[in-house]
Amino acid sequence: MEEAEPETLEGFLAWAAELGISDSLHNFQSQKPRICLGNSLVVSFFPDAGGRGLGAARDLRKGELILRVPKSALLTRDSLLKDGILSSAANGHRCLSPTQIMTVCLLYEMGKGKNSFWYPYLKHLPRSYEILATFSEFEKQALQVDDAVWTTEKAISKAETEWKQATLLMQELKLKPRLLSLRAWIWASATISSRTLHIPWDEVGCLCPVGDLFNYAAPGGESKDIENVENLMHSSSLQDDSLSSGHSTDSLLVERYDAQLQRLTDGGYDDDIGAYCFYARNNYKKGEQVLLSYGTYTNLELLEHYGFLLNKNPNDKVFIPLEPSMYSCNSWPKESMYIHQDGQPSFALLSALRLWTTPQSQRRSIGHLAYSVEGDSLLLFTIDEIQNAGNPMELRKLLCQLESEACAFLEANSLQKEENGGELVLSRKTKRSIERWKLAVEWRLRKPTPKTILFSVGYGRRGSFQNPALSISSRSERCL
Ligand SMILES: C[S@@+](CC[C@H](N)C(=O)[O-])C[C@H]1O[C@@H](n2cnc3c(N)ncnc32)[C@H](O)[C@@H]1O
Repeated sequence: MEEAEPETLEGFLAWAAELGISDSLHNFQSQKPRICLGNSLVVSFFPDAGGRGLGAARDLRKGELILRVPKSALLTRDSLLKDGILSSAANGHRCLSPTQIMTVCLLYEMGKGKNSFWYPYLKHLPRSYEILATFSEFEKQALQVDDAVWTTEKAISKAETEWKQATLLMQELKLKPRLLSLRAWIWASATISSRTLHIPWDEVGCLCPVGDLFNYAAPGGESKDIENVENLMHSSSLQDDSLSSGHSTDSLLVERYDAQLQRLTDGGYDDDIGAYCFYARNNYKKGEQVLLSYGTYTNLELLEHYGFLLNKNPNDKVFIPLEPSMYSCNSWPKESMYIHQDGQPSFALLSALRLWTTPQSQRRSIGHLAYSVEGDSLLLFTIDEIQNAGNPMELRKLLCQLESEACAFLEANSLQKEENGGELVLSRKTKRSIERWKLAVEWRLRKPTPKTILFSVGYGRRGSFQNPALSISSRSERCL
């Protein structure tokens, strides 16, 4: 039988099968399958939720093991540093962080082209990302909110600083000019930021062929999961005779409970199996997209690290600037004062506001954040139309309709020159910029509005009291 080219999806999946990556339930198969998927999962395209992703090849049950990726198939710092030239060069640059070293390793491996062992995997990585570090000045300003603009500035300057620090090492490794560029650096760090999975032995994580094709769904149904486990415990103790006799009952139940809880997490590296294991977090019907929770993120964090956001993100929150005296006169940490996705203030914010603001100063301190939702919706609608514009005339008409923000966009992309006359055709670069501008407008449109705070403060709404400590997200919890 002819071998599929590594450039094709089939070639990639065949290469993955050779490495022992499998979605089959059976550990031992008489023959290695031709491709690694087809039993539980298939690669499909989901235009509204992440593009390329993994769909259910059959009905899947919650908690079922659906994919195994052996340790030897994981791209880690260790595996890449097996290259002697790379490791001895890296040894001379111990001041670089583990993530910087991994970024250099990835670029070095890319430089090997077809000679890289990982070529079939590298070939199928996205060519570009839309994370905050790739935002232009205009796209950054389109976020409008100080906190978001500042986060973007920080992401951009971090990328630049880290790139400069690593340049000497990359020069020593004689990377080709295109791999030495800041653009290549941002591509490699975005690959690491958006695709690495947590492993216990390296803080940078690992790149996981096939396992990194799962798109994201926010965590949120955990309490239900716990409920399910409790139901399972309850029903087991009633039905399973082996559990109802003698002193071992409790420990057996606890073991079962732990195992079931473990499975309800999406996946993780399993030392006993020596593989990264992925489990279905829900029941899925054949054809449905199978999703993974990478961790708890606000929309701004998703944009920063993954380059996308969710229409409905139960973990979204927004930080608003408060009077400095408000921070100093109460003991709440700054990060506990925010607005939830549903528009409700956190407990800390509500308390601080109740204590330290009068109605007048409330309006002064947060009024400027009340953006026109209607205006932004219209802008978003027009950006969509611009993206779908069939011809230059239509495009010109649409652009002319837009107001000051669009003028700034035209200026930032040097499009205003075309205003009188010449063909108006959007370059690939401009199209990407429009995509990011849209993300920025979507972000500010979907963030919780501060109007609810005024309402809550004014009327002392019940039900706003929530435990802020529980909802502060932590980067260290990140899975993907
Ligand atoms: C680990 S990869 C998932 C596979 C990816 N779609 C691919 O084709 O390689 C993570 C990236 O997928 C995209 N993504 C994942 N979940 C998404 C979602 N719910 N909505 C939009 N994009 C998503 C983002 O670009 C993100 O950086």
